Amino acid sequence: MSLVLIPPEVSEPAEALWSACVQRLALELPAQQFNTWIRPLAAQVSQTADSVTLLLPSRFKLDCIRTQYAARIAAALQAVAGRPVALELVLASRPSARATLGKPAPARATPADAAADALGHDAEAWTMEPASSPVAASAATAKRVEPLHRLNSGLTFATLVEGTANRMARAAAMHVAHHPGQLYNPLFIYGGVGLGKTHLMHAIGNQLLAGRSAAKVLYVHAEQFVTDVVKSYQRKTFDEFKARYHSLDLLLIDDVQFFANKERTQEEFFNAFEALLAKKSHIVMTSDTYPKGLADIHERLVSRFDAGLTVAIEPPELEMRVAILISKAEAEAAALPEDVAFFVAKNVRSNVRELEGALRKILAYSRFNHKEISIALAREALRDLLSIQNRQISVENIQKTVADFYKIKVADMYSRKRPANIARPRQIAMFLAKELTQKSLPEIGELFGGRDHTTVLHAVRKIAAERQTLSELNQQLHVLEQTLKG
Ligand SMILES: Nc1ncnc2c1ncn2[C@@H]1O[C@H](COP(=O)(O)OP(=O)(O)OP(=O)(O)O)[C@@H](O)[C@H]1O
Repeated sequence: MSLVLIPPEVSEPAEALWSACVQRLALELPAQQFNTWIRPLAAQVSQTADSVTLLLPSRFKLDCIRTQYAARIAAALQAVAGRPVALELVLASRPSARATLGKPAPARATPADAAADALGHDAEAWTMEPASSPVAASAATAKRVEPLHRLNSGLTFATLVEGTANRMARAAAMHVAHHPGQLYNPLFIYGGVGLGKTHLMHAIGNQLLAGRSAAKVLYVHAEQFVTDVVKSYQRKTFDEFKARYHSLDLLLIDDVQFFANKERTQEEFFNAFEALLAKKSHIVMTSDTYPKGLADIHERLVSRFDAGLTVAIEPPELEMRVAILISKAEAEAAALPEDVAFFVAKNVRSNVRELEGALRKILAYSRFNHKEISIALAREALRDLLSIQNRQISVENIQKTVADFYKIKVADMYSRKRPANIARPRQIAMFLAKELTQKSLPEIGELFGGRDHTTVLHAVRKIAAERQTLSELNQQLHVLEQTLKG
């Protein structure tokens, strides 16, 4: 668990803010990245919970967090707080570093420092004011939130690139935005991390408001909904809660998988859901999985989630990734040659958020070096990222490592055999494939001899649960994870 330095007088919400942020990141990031970069972070949360300071032990770590994760952490903080939260990074070992903010920048020794200058930051202390920092520009502006409906006006259909991966979801979303309360109610959008689910939701809200400015629209992250339920419960203000949620014309609720195991929240959401549908208001939800794949959510809710239209957003295909890069570069008033866009798109395949990060690095690198953007420059700017990609763990590698460890044949990973000495290592390999790769459940099932995604889901849940209680299994998993991560 991360070290959270909370002064005694700091209020409970302040304390909860960072741990909720960490929990969110644990779900969003691959375990390897989370354990390496996020878990060890030491954070100080302001008393009013409107700013978070991360204390980094070295300049290297500060640079890495700033370039790779700061925008993401800021977004997670905002999502859990339901409002912008300032993020500051300081070198813990050099308390005076914070004082350098706002002063003339010292001479820079390394390209990282200079690139930091190009971005407008100090490498020793760095602040990301909510939606005001010039840094991580698209992430920061993308996260601006307006008070009532909490919509980000920058996330529209116009800024969402269309491709095969999101065509159906986009068409359904467009329909809802123009004819709310009619077809596809509720609209349930699911897909992996950073594929544009939140963007699409905001686009629906913005589009509806563009035509009907008086419409009551609310975008809310599921965790915020949970917080609202808890507050209403503590303060006995359920009437206010109901007045707020049940009167909406459009409720956009992000990441409903966070309702898992939260009984009271599920009950209140059920009530809100029924009330909104009864008055022909529209509900749009997102999740990391399709309704029946949701764990620990009541069947009566799951069946309602599935009662309108359920659409997936897939990872973007190559041409779509290229189009996204070019459109994001244009938004930054930068010209990205097509061959460079193809080079980046071929190498950054996981999700759009990572594509945005890669683009930001290239633009900063080009500005700092006063060089035209070329493939050579992109290769240089993305050196670290590309080497990580090359070391990425494959499902085949996992299957071989697990088979060797438990002394079974690799072919048994795909076979239909079911004796325990084979079935169990196979389940362990499925669990590791979900944990250590970006593959979806159906993709993993396919790689294990064409098994159904529910078989994979069952294995993942079973091994994750048993790991908590069986120390021998936990130890074996630990060894396997270390072997695979090299
Ligand atoms: N098709 C697209 N065109 C343009 N930008 C996109 C597209 N898809 C995603 N993005 C951008 O990628 C970033 C991540 O998208 P978003 O936050 O909507 O993902 P998400 O699916 O909600 O992820 P998470 O599950 O992590 O919340 C955002 O900045 C978004 O604007």
